[in-house]
Amino acid sequence: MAERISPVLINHRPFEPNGTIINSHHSSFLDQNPNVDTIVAVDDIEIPTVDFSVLFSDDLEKRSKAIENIGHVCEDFGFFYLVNHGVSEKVFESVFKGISDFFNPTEIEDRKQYEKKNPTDRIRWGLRSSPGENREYLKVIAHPEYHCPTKPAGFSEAMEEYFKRLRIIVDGLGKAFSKAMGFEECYIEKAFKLDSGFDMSAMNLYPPNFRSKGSIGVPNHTDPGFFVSLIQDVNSGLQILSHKGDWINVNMPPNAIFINLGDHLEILTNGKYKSHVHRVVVDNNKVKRISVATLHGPSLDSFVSPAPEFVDESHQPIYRGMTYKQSLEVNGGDEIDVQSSLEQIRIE
Ligand SMILES: O=C(O)CCC(=O)C(=O)O
Ligand SMILES: [Fe+2]
Repeated sequence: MAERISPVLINHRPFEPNGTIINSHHSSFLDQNPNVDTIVAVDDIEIPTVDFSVLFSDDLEKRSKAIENIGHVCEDFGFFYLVNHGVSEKVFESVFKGISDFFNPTEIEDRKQYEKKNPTDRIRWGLRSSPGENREYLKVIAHPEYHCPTKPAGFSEAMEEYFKRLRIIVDGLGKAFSKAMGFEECYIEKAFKLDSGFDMSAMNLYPPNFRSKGSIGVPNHTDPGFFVSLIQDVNSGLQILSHKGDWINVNMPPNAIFINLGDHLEILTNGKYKSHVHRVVVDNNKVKRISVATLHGPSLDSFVSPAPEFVDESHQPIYRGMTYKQSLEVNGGDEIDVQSSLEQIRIE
């Protein structure tokens, strides 16, 4: 196979923010869990890195190489680390501080006001401590209208700033992916009505404030939408299943954003750009980790089906069409507690 060398693909060794190489074969799990195959992941498969700024470089040759490469990355991997994305270190710091303050262990009673009340909730809090899931989370709708708890001080402002920056990335990746597919740059923007794209953000704390029950933070799943952007304060526990069936540890470079393509890009492209299964394992309560997973969706009223450009005699549609809102509800989920319905939408 020809080797692709490009300005947007930078290989790197996995490392923690302090720069040390880590081995996350979860030896403590190995000691304590006889069923090791279910949680062990590898570090030696490189996750590609994409430089956002090169996608919009004034140097046309560099730009078109970068576009071509992001197309390969989407097809061959379906996930990547995004760097030079324009979100400053200061924004990252305020986000993690705000979330850490929100999850103050002594104020759990206060957060219960955000427990599920009805399907149209725009803010929802939950605490899961069971063999199948161990995390505390706060979910908010971030776009087209922004919602967030007003306390603690500074939290809502920090998140609003971060989500504003993410919209620039949604717009930019929409354009870059469209061009990589060989279409006009507003192809995805139009297909998903991205101006009113529906963004739901899950802020997660692992393990929850009392001890976790077992090693599953979040069980295997894919996420609905165009793509998910994810940031974390420490490398520990997020794993993604590759095309080839390997579980890979997501060990991000500092201040990178992990991008994972969503179910609705898979539906639109009739399976060409795939959404990938991922999960979180918790290492026996040893590491406290905060993550922010933002699901960038089409607008709720967008009707998403395999586009004619991806369907022909030998590529019959493999998914049924429906609105984004309908697809979020297929599995009994609602607009804020979104669940993948890819398996139900798939045509047998
Ligand atoms: O916390 C993480 O790393 C991932 C969370 C996740 O996959 C989700 O909220 O959909
Ligand atoms: Fe997820």
